[in-house]
Amino acid sequence: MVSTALIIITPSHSEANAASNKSDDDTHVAVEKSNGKSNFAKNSNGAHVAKGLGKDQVVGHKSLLKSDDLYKNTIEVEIYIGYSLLSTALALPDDGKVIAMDIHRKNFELGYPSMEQAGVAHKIDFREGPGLDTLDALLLAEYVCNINNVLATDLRIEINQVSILKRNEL
Ligand SMILES: C[S@@+](CC[C@H](N)C(=O)[O-])C[C@H]1O[C@@H](n2cnc3c(N)ncnc32)[C@H](O)[C@@H]1O
Repeated sequence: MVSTALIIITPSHSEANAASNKSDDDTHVAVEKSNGKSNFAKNSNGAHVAKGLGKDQVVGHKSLLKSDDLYKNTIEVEIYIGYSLLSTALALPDDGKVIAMDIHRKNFELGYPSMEQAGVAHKIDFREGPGLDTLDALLLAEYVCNINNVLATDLRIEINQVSILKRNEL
């Protein structure tokens, strides 16, 4: 199932912008027309972004993504109300997915209305249960833990995520 891993490192926003080599056009926000109430909009890559944020805030860790296609599938363990889950889901393209794992569904459900309001609920595939068991079921536990053991000692890394590709996407 796993073919490769891409680790998202989040430096300061200015460094992120420099690394991304993106122009203002890349972060242009097109206002979503759905209900007129959403606080979110889509940028030129189809990713949801909060309205009213400056360029640096809009790009966030997505600025390091060289290809949206490489980051369509991600996993996150320990969701709680989903602060970082929402951030990831917003950054993914519209057909992207986050497999979100938490031992307590009720925690995830506390934040779920925010995912719906942000228009990203369709990107989230929630799995209830102990993270390691869920990762094992996906044949990922050893793989993810080995990477995280290395990343946990790197002070430059604020968030690390493992992006996964399905076999049929190789
Ligand atoms: C500190 S919170 C996570 C915060 C979250 N990353 C955020 O950005 O808001 C910890 C969460 O981990 C969950 N948790 C604890 N042990 C777990 C396990 N073994 N597998 C999966 N989830 C677990 C708890 O239910 C709780 O919701």
